[in-house]
Amino acid sequence: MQNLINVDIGHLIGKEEQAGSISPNEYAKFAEKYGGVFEAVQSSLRERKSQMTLSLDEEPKIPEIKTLAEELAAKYENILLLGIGGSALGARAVLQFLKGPFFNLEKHEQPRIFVLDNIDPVITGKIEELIDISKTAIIYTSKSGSTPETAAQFIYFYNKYRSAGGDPRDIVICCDPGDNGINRIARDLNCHLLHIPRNLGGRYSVLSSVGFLPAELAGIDSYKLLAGAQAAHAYITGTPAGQNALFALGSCLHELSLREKPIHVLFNYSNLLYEFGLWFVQLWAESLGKRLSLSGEVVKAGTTPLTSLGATDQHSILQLFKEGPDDKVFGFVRIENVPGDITLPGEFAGEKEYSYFAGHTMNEQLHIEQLSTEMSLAGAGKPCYRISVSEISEECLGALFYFYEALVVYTAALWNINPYDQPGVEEGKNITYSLMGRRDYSHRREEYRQAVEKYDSERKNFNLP
Ligand SMILES: O=P(O)(O)OC[C@H]1O[C@](O)(CO)[C@@H](O)[C@@H]1O
Repeated sequence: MQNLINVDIGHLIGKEEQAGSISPNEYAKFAEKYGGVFEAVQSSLRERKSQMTLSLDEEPKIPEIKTLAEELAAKYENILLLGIGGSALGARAVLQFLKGPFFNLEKHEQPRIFVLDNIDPVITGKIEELIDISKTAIIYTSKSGSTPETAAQFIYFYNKYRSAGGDPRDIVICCDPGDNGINRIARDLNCHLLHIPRNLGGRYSVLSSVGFLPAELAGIDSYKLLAGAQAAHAYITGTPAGQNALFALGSCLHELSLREKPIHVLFNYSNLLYEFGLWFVQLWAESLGKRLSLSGEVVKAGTTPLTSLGATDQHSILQLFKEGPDDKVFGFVRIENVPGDITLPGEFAGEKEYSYFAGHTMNEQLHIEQLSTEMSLAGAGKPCYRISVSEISEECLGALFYFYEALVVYTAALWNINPYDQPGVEEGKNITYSLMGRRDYSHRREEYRQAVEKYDSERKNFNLP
């Protein structure tokens, strides 16, 4: 694990007793305070009782996924991945970290991959203009099979694909096993059906066929992604609390959340980590934002995740981070070694604003800027931690995914909440189903229609010219 990622929590701890920060003395007592909960989490991970560990059993499915990816890549120019939330964000993070943002513009053997995770008609139309649907394989990923945005995308593109003479047997459906609409459609179409383990929640599913198939289609090795997660698992479950990065970071973050630090910022210092930041936001928010504890008390748990991109956001939101409310914890993520680092040439030697760059590399500058920002925030009393990813590799990313999933699971245990459900998003879905006319929600349509009427009547509108 040390070789894949390094976790530094030194600057989450204040130098002395101070409201809003953790003193060294308090930190020394964490083993006594949180050790029991941590060890319980360690055993549930070790014994594979925690649902996130279901990913570790996904290895036997990889050969089938590799074969499918090869077949589709040989036959199709494009892949259209339809999914939302956990059914898209992990794949986006994998593709961005390992292939970069310009993958579709580069020349390579693999098909171009378009991830459509919204029902924006303008973007949908643009994608349609860009691809020839008859040369496009559709992957429909939805754990539940009932998410309305993805279902709408699927019926739209299925209709286009079929009209263009596409072979339904080449469609891939990736979902929960079960006797429901999506499984029936998959069977009727006789298309490729990949099942996600029933108890592996969507936002924990990147290390399953949900992430593996898009990865393989882009030439990324799923075995290596999983190997990184397995290494993180071995480290997390096999290292005693006192030396365990997960224990140190999770305990500090929890303690700080109780001390008026309700916001957790993940400041990623690489464009390659941009999508990882979005994946983190969903994982953290849906897993930890809970009204009720496991024993039914109202706890309103959770801290608000934000993601930022360094160095870019040093020139936008950093001013607020530094001088605005003292309500945040900052996690910096950076990549230690990048291939093809760029050395800056010497130009304009007479000009002080330009001459100092000569001989420095871009990654060196990025690291110096990351350090400067971290030090500037820590110096102003803001708690900071740093994750250093050793390189751009499948193993490192797999370890990073698994580490953050385990961090969430440990944090949930400290709050005594369920990290695997998301009751807060259900009401909005129910209203959508009713208003859109889904037949099993028709009994509530009138109730919701009246509620909408009342809600709209309370608006105070101002028209601008
Ligand atoms: O994979 P599904 O079932 O389509 O769900 C997509 C997303 O919707 C949610 O259920 C709720 O927003 C997420 O938890 C999930 O990742």
